[in-house]
Amino acid sequence: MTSQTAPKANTPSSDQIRRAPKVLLHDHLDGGLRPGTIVELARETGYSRLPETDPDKLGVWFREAADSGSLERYLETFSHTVAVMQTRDALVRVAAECAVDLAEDGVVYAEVRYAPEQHLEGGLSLEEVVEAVNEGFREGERIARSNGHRIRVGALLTAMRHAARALEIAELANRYRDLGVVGFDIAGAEAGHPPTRHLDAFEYLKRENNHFTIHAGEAFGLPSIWQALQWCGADRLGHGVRIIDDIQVHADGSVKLGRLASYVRDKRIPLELCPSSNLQTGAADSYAAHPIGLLRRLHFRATVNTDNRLMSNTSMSREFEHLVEAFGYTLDDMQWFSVNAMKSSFIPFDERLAMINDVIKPGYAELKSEWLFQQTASTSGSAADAG
Ligand SMILES: O=c1[nH]cnc2c1ncn2[C@@H]1O[C@H](CO)[C@@H](O)[C@H]1O
Ligand SMILES: [Zn+2]
Repeated sequence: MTSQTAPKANTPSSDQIRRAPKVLLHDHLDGGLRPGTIVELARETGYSRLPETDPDKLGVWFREAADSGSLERYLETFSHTVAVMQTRDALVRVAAECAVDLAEDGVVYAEVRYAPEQHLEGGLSLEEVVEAVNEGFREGERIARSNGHRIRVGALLTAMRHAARALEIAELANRYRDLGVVGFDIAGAEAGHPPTRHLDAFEYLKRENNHFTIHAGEAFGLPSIWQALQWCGADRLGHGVRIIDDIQVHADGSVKLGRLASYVRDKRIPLELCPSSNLQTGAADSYAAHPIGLLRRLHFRATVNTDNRLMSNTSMSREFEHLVEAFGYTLDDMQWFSVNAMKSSFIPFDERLAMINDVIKPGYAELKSEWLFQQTASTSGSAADAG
């Protein structure tokens, strides 16, 4: 009898990538609006400073303006999305559309972040902002379900690192935990705004046994990652891509990890990697050169994320398409990233496990079986005689 090992699942098609159950941990609500929605909300709310009023042109404008090589300039584009997200109705709509769009892209679990302090200009309170966004997510989940897609969305509340409201936002996140908010984050320009400035917020959340991630190691390197982990106690790293600066790859292919990189890998610290966003802000030169290839090979707890779907003209499926093309990833790799992300989410352990065992693994098994049956169909005859 010939010994046959199971064939390795081949390169997934675009359709399989889209249908594969995906988990998203790093996506900004104000970085994912549909261009058409921005145009309509601007008209409704009297915002007249949009650079384009044709949705297609506006979409291109965001991508090109964000394509600057600098995080600071990239962040300037958010003034337009934040400007149209100042009313309850606008927040409900944007959050609902976010959940629907992610679900249609095959995302089964997402943690979506935004900074409540940036949505107060129309007179809403912080609580009203959180409640509007939560309502939108629930509505989006319902619409998705009626369209045959299942998604669960949790909110992360972000504090802006240049401002001084982190403790207040951390308290808000704590008040709304179990009510749709699953954790906390800080974002904004990284250089010159070290996470230790917000130590009071992180210490508070630790005392409350709550969860947080910190944007670190995106525009600034190892000191930022080190502070986020060893001073602030972050559960995850937003980006964290510069951990690569602490990894030496020698000419013979051997690899040496510095103390910080070892710590990140040993402790299974999740890296919320966002390839397209990193290309735009200058943290990597191409998909093929993106550190995610090496980090995955070295078994860091790497995850794949969109960051800002509007500014990067991307989706979870597109991020995976780029990675499949650059690194030859298979459905097994996609499953590995998705399980990693689910394990790293901020919902309770038993719920994470249920998502992995009841949704993610069966979803990939189904896709892999499609591939297997296609193989059998195309080689039928010879296979039947093999035993
Ligand atoms: O990649 C990023 N790095 C740092 N900050 C970011 C990034 N993307 C978005 N924001 C910032 O987070 C705020 C809340 O969602 C956005 O308004 C933007 O200023
Ligand atoms: Zn981000």
